[in-house]
Amino acid sequence: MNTPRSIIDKIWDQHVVADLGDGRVLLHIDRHMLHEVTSPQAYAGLAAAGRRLRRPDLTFATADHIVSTENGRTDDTVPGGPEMIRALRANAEATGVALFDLGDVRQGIVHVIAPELGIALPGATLVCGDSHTSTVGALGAMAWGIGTSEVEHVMATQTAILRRPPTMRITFSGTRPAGVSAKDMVLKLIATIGTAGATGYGVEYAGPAIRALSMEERMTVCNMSVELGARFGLIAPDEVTFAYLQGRPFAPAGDLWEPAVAAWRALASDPGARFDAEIELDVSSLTPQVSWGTSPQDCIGVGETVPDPEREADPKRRQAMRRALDYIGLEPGTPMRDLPVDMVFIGSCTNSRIEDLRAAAAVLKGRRVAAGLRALVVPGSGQVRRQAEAEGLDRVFTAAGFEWREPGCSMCAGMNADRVPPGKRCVATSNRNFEGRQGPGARTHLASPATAAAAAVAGRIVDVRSLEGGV
Ligand SMILES: CC(C)[C@H](C(=O)O)[C@@H](O)C(=O)O
Ligand code: SF4
Repeated sequence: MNTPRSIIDKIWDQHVVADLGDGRVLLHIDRHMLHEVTSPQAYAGLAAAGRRLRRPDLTFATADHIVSTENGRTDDTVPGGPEMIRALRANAEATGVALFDLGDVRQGIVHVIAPELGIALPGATLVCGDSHTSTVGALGAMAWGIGTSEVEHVMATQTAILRRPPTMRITFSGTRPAGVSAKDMVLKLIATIGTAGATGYGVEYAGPAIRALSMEERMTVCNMSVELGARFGLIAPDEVTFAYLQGRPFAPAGDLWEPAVAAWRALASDPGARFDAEIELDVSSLTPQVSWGTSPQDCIGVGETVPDPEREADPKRRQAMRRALDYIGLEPGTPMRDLPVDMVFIGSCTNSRIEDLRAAAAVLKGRRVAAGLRALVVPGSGQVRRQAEAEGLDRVFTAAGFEWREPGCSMCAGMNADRVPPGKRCVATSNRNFEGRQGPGARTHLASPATAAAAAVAGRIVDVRSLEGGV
């Protein structure tokens, strides 16, 4: 009898091109995504070495990070922005790479469009010069972020050099309570095991609470794998995955569909498959989460109070907590609930898909954003935007006082004109709350779309489940 294998073992074994003999292997890369920030240098390196892009048919590009999200936008954004956008355009054109450019409904955040277009597939290896590439692991792909020199390597060879990562299975057990989202699940996980909790591991998310998630919700979980230090995080494909993929532009079609599904079904970890580490988290009593500090692990239930560094035993952690509280402008013991906020940002590769927008709109329907608060909603792609408009969600947002914007990374990383001013407090649905992440001096509180929408209405952090009139 064959040794039981995990989904990670299976995908790995199917992609090894050569054993480099020093613990590293050459892996075939099935899909390569490019964006405007990390591709220009790689293209320049490729040209300088006199090499050509080996597989334009497996390479796809979009502009997302520095693009303006203004309605009626042009290439003009921040200084340096237009040059990067034009470089991407020229490079894609010269190498025959499909580009989803500004003005194309398929443009959007790279990790949102890869699944949406059916570019990311179960069992595939997918890389991008971007840390949140792990997002598309939700489809059962092995997907990870690479550096610019690796981007050049993949361009030239369609392979990547990798050491086989140890594997970890993270099992979410129990049933998620109503009003608690996938974002709350992953924030709780990071708060529990820490940002180094899965360092270097290839992670499989499993268990009934994962199986119960929609495709979009699975992407939210896998997106934050990198905030656990993981190399990648994936979820075995199932009927939810297949239903999501069927009919997508780049997904297998016609006679290829059934054999593809049969191959994808076989990817699931065999019973008894061995993982190097196992973690279990019960979600039965999970509450909406919100971050209080400057690391994604600094998360607590919305009904809890800011922790006290002086009660922390580890001196390094104590110091980090003190610094975080100083930056974020909070005192130990302060309840998170009722903390006044200046801005709300709904968007990013973590939470800008159609279901995220639906969840936020459900809270906002018939309500208004608090006076003086600025609120942005930025769909992850042109297709998400179009779908939301077809459902009338844009009107719910604008009637509530939200700005309805064009797709891009927007206020997630302060790399374009959308920024949180110094000292201002923002509830954001993104994935990082580092110092200066949303702009110099910006104070970020990570949360789910529903929690962010509730904060916009209340002008303060609230438990969305306690909003007057219900959701
Ligand atoms: C610009 C890019 C390299 C960066 C990343 O890799 O993560 C960005 O997407 C981010 O989220 O900080
Ligand atoms: S939305 Fe944010 S986290 Fe995602 S790719 Fe863009 S900048 Fe990075």
